[in-house]
Amino acid sequence: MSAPTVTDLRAYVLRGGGADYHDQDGPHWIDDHIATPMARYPGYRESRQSFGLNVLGTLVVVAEASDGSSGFAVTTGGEPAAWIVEKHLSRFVLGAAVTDLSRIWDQMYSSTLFYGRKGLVLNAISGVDLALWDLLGHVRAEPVYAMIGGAVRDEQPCYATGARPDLAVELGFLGGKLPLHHGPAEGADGFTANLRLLAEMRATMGPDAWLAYDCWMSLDVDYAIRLAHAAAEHGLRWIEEPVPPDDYWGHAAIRKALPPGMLLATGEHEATRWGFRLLAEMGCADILQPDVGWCGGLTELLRISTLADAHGLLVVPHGSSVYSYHFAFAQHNSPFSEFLMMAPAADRVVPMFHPQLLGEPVPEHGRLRIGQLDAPGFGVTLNPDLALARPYRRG
Ligand SMILES: C[C@H](O)[C@H](O)[C@@H](O)[C@@H](O)C(=O)O
Ligand SMILES: [Mg+2]
Repeated sequence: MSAPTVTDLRAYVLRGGGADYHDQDGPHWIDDHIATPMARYPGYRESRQSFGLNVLGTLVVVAEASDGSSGFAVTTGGEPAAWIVEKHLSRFVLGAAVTDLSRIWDQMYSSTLFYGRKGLVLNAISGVDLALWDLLGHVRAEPVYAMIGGAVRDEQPCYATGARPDLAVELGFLGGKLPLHHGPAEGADGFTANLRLLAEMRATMGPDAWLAYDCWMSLDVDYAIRLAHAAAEHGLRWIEEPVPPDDYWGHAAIRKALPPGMLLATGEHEATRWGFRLLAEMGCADILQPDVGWCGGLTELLRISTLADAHGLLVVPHGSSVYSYHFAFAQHNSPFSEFLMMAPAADRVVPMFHPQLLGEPVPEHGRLRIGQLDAPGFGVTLNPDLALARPYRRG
């Protein structure tokens, strides 16, 4: 029986929140003096938007099939990613069978090697790949998790990323991951302030809840090791992305020097099985955190996960809401998920990609249930009230 073919592929852009979760208006914990590699320049220390963290916006990819089905996906990438999808990638998708995910992925990746491999090009490839998985789910009337092998558990516990791990625990989450606020350029005072916040949180959360520090590529090896050792008394479960993603050697050195029981998590800015192979083989991490909207999509995330499993590593995808949840429920080595607290004060649960997706499930009492994913594809629809723009057309 021949599968329907892809008849249309369109790329749109959008501003404000959603998949580009850094693009938030007004005061928001996610943009509040967070340690970054740019913080060595005082003028770019207060806000990540000041150095352009929200410059890209959201990419929306819509795919249609000859049987009338349609699918879509959102990720970060904005206009430059939309250009790549329309002008370059669409040729490998149009006319292909909706089942041809591996060949399409290989053609998208291989044809962009001369300017791609990581970053924006992989965001664009991820967007197309996720839209095609959604399309296939609609053609087959099956949720994505079922198409990739089915759920290995009925409930998925979540931890919360945000400024208030203490409130996250009250809401039922495993615990919380704090953004680090001060990097090496802020000296001893910053170091002390980082530890003070951890101590305050631990005091209100009790001894057992998870507490992690997300360093967002901001540290150097020496600072990271000193921070980890000083944080051990506050029960820091893991230290995340302590140095820039290209510094595989730094990650490995930090991991080797961590206090007993503390883990190193990283990978949200890494892409493809080859990038994750380096992290795995060089001993850079205990927890790999690919973002399915950035690492190459679900097709590539499944390969990354198999590789990680063979190295005894957990794969806990970064953010990305439903695109991550369908994957995590189907993987033994993804036993918990991240939930980004997108309320400005991180004090309540709101859908991670609001306002872009309708029907987006959220954890209840800190847990997702498999029944929340029981709808075709990724189980969400694109909010029809969005101001979508299509800046480029293929051809
Ligand atoms: C500051 C935040 O922790 C990051 O921006 C966060 O969104 C990301 O790094 C994460 O791990 O969720
Ligand atoms: Mg992170």
